[in-house]
Amino acid sequence: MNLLAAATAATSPGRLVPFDLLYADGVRAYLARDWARAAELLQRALHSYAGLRAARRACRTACARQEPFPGGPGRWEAALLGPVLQRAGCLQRCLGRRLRPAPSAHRASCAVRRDFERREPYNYLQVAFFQLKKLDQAVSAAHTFFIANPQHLQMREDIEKYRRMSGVKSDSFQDLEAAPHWEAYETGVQHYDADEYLQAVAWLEESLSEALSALEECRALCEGPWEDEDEEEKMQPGLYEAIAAHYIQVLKCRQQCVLEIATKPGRISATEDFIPSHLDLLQFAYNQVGNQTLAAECAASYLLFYPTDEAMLEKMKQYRTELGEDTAVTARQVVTAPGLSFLVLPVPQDRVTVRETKRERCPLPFEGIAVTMDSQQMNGTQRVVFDRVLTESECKDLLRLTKAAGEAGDGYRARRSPHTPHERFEGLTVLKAMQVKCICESAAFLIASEKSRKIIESYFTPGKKLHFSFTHLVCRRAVDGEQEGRMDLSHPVHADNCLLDPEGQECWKEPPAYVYRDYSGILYLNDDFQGGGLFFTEMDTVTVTAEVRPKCGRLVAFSSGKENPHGVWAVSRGRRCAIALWYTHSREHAEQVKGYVEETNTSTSK
Ligand SMILES: O=C(O)CCC(=O)C(=O)O
Ligand SMILES: [Fe+3]
Repeated sequence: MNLLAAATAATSPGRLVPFDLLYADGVRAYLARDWARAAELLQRALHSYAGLRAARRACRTACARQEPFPGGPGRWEAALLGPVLQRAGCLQRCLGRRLRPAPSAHRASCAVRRDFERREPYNYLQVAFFQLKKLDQAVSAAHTFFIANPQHLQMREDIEKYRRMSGVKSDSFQDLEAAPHWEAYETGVQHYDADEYLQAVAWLEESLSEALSALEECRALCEGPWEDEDEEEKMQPGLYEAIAAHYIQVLKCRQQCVLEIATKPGRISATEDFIPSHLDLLQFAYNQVGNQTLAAECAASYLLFYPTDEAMLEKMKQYRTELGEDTAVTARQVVTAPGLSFLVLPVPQDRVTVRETKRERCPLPFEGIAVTMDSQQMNGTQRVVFDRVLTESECKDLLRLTKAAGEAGDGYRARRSPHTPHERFEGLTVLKAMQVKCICESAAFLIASEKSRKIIESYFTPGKKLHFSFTHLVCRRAVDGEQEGRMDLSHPVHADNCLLDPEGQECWKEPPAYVYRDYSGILYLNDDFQGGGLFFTEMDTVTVTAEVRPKCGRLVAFSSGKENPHGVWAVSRGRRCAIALWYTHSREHAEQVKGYVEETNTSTSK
């Protein structure tokens, strides 16, 4: 068929031009730099894709109501196949009524479907809108694409560029495909973390109900049609094999839905226990706002998922005492509905023990930690030094990690320092650390950085979430025999989120500076080296205002802006290791690996 003709022909209401045809035309117009036409066709493609999904959802729901499958046994063929055929007929008729042209015209190739799942059309759209000078639409298309593709460097740059443009409204950074349950969930958790339980309850309830309906929709779409590339088998299976094979596919797909709704766009892994964690958070929040009845209901619902969870059983006991033993406490209907047991993902056997030990054995983040120097003692603003953040043995674990990573030889190579020829620089990111086989040492890295994050957040910005933006374990090693008469620094004076211009007494907040960094932290691991002190200066970069001598467990933290120019004295002997941590308030700039760790910890954070 002539694609162009197909795309342009049918514009009468009710007709849905197949999205793959519109998409092909849109991309063609894009390549021909016909921006107006590209923008129009791509938007129509997205619209058609959404319309098709909506029709399928509606038909599945309608047919499930009209043609319920019988529960009981009978003559099994008639009992099973009769209703199956009726359901199929119902779906066909329903979709036939809703879709023009016929449903079979709306089957796109696997590659196109994948593009839509990855929000690829928005990538083209943003360029087209940009060329058309429709900035706000370009920004929302860019943002929508970036949410699902956070690893896309070009788009990251484009978004930075948009942020700097004066004509762009900040509310244009909108996710046009946002899943309502994710938005509600994140807002809910934010309020929860800020101890605002009334708001937390409202948002988490909304998120739970949205998540359950998203799940239902996803499961409805599982019933077909079976769109698999290799469906053109050489040999047609027999009737029962075909039915069985398709049915297994449907079951797999439904199981997949649980993961799908629990996976944030752009993330690879699902948030563990997404649905049960709602109930856990809600139970805590309801209790905080004095509604023990609802708290107990949530606890009872949670126990349906994890009947032996001791902490929750304990809470349940407490609620029963508070409410009076004869008050009936029942789990929520929606969660007890038959067939919802699939909501629980397969979990490791020792789940309960893991949670319990985590709650009981791990010290509170602030226990034993001391503030050694504050801003005033450091002659500046937003600066602080904490001590005893790590124990000697934790420092040893982390130093061992640098060794193990060195031996693995991957991603952790000593190289010349980017700042001085007299030192070598060894760096290790979280991602690399997780690939090293020493699980305990890698865990120590994650635990140490999360602990620092909590300390810094609660010290500087209580109630306002700080996200990891970048985390790095860095060692600086003096090069033997090249230290005589050294005049340079290990790290020249700089600010962490802007470009210092000592002459103009200015600090330019623009790339290549990491402008979105809000707070910096450096957690030191050792002191058996010479030199290597951290120092702060005035904006002139030469007047030293404060100095910090590294040692195991010492954490220095400061705001990343022009108020905190800093540098590192030359390391003239030995090796100086530290975890450098940067944080941001901006969720878009949150580090992916850490984000995942943060999220999976949410349910155990209270
Ligand atoms: O290691 C230190 O003490 C400071 C490092 C630093 O300022 C940086 O990497 O931006
Ligand atoms: Fe720095």
